[in-house]
Amino acid sequence: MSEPAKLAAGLEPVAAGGLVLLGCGKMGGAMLDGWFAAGLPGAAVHVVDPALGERAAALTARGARCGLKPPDSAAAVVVAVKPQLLAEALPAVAPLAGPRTLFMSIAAGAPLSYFEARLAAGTPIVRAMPNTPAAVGRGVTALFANAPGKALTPLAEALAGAVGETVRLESEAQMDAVTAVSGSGPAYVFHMIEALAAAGVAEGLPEELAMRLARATVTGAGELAHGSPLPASALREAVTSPAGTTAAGLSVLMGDGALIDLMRRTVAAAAARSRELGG
Ligand SMILES: NC(=O)C1=CN([C@@H]2O[C@H](COP(=O)(O)OP(=O)(O)OC[C@H]3O[C@@H](n4cnc5c(N)ncnc54)[C@H](O)[C@@H]3O)[C@@H](O)[C@H]2O)C=CC1
Ligand SMILES: O=C(O)[C@@H]1CCC=N1
Repeated sequence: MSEPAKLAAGLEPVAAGGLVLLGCGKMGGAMLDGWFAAGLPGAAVHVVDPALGERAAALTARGARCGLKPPDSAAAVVVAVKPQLLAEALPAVAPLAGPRTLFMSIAAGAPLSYFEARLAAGTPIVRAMPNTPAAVGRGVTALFANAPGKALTPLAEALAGAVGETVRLESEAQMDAVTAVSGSGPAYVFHMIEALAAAGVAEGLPEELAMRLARATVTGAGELAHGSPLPASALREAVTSPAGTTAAGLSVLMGDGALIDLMRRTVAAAAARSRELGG
């Protein structure tokens, strides 16, 4: 048996007081894996999700509890259901609300006021926007707390920090743009892989080879950007020989701000949808 991981700093309150996860799908499940990897004991966790499927057995084997009725108290409740299902799902955990229980919601669009209207007065609430690279510990999560939640922001940061970087926002209004950039952003990058591979096929490469090259290129470039102190523009320039092939390619991608304009419209559409989801 391998040694259990040492509990990461900042997670002591949830290790001692318990954590309830409402919704254990792609994002909630990725965060839960991060908390376990950060040493959170299974016995500290209760998962509320009516469709856990095979995951239930693995959670139970870890000592976590699963069931639609959460315990009477918890140090933190993490809300990770689809925004459209909040009205149906939140009542199950609402009785846990109060000044000593952190509510952290990752639901896109749903404003702090939505939770304040439905949870006990004085409940510390942190709105957070993570992204799926959390599944490999390389997410980035932006956080903004209501007034009672300010004091518990370090606990929210410890929970989000178990799966990657964290940033504190200056205002809740920034959350729509954040959702559009980093929340949805991984999908844009995955589509870049698809588009680069399709372009390789159009130039005569077999599909499998084109996809392998595109995937390795995007992930390798991401890794280089992650590890390098240089700005992205300098990394781009390092690939670009004067009058070479990259310059020819970039004259299309950057010509008349082509990609900048496309990305501007992409992020604007996602931010508008985030505002719409917030009602
Ligand atoms: N997938 C992503 O890239 C990101 C998602 N989010 C947010 O995370 C939330 C969850 O998204 P995903 O994990 O992608 O969705 P998902 O569909 O993979 O997971 C949602 C989970 O909620 C469960 N669920 C449904 N009804 C429930 C109920 N009444 N009580 C408890 N659990 C219930 C479902 O069974 C499912 O396991 C959404 O609000 C989304 O806006 C935020 C950032 C990134
Ligand atoms: O597509 C969505 O609505 C969620 C929020 C950010 C990423 N996925």
